[in-house]
Amino acid sequence: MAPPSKDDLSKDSVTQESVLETLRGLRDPKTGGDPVSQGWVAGLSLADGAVTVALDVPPDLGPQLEPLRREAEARLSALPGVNACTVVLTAQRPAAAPAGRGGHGPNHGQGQGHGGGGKGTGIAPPGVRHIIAVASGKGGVGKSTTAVNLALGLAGQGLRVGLFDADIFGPSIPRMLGLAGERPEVVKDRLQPLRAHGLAVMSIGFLVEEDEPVVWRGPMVMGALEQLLRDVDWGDLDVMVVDMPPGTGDTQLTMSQRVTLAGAVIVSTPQDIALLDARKGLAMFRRVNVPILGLIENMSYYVCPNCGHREEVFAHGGARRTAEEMDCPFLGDIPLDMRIRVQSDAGRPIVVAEPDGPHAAAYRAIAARVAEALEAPAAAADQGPTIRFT
Ligand SMILES: Nc1ncnc2c1ncn2[C@@H]1O[C@H](COP(=O)(O)OP(=O)(O)OP(=O)(O)O)[C@@H](O)[C@H]1O
Repeated sequence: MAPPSKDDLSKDSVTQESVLETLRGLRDPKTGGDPVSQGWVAGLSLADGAVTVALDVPPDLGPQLEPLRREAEARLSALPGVNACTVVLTAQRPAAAPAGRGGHGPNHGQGQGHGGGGKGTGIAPPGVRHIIAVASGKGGVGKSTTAVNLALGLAGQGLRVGLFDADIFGPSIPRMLGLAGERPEVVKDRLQPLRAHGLAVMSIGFLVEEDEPVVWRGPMVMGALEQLLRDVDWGDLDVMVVDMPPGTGDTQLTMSQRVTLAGAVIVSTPQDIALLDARKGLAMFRRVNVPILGLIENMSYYVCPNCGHREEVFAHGGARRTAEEMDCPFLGDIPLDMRIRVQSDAGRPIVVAEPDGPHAAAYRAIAARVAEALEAPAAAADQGPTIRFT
């Protein structure tokens, strides 16, 4: 672990050493050892008084160590200079087999541990009716841009919408919503989501410095994501849109299994290679019985801002064809347009920046299809073949 930085050493700020010292004062009830000497400290981040610690513990000890985790949080929270503290327990657990999805019922009022992803391990903030994942087979296809504008489109329908940035390796939601550098408030030990354009928003980006490379190991990722879902005061939401990390790795799979997803939206560009990855993403969600709400083609075509000429840069229409071949709904296409990027970079997503423009209309139409699918899941959502994942 890196030595404490100069900033760490300033008088009122918490330091790595004071965090480690506090952890050394705790005892594992089984061995009597402390978390530091047992080599459990897998990650430690300090940012503006927000302390995040990941303890990588032996899988069989996980449940017994919950009191130690809570004690660690309590003691660290009491250190001078700490205004928010999250301690996560992670362990290289075997992935839970998904329980059968008896339909796509809303989460409302069911709290944690209800069916769906992994028996007894499903996580759902209690007041959230539907959780949907926005995913892509590969990075850079515009997944986060789509997640933000889709969330805003859903909010435009009068729904209460949350946006959860689960893209822990490259959280871009804070910047896209003009919230970069903001920190969540802690009220009664619970992190309060930030608010932007009517959305409740949470991202790991609010807890670490923007330019700080976050080196997460697999099990840490799940611990952090689970904790952000559990410890954030999401309140009552009709829909939570989750911006997933790109790809089809363990994180996506585990997230699909542990969080009761009402469905997944897959974003792809029209190139063959991206579509191939989109197919893999789609297959992964089907394997864990998450309904596919549909495919979106992003950067579908280019319209010259000067002459209005439409250019099919990447063989437009590939996602629609793929959707047909894979027997899932096609939700719509969004062109490649500089204004989408420029507005997004400026923290004003296009749905908000140009609400009367064609792109906002396209995102709203996609949002309407998604909302419809959520309300009539049996008719609209993809059931997919039932394949057990072992
Ligand atoms: N339709 C579009 N037209 C123009 N630029 C776009 C469009 N969609 C996304 N972009 C831009 O492309 C870049 C990548 O988008 P974004 O961050 O949403 O992708 P991503 O798939 O979430 O990437 P990653 O998962 O790798 O972080 C951003 O600069 C974004 O503004």
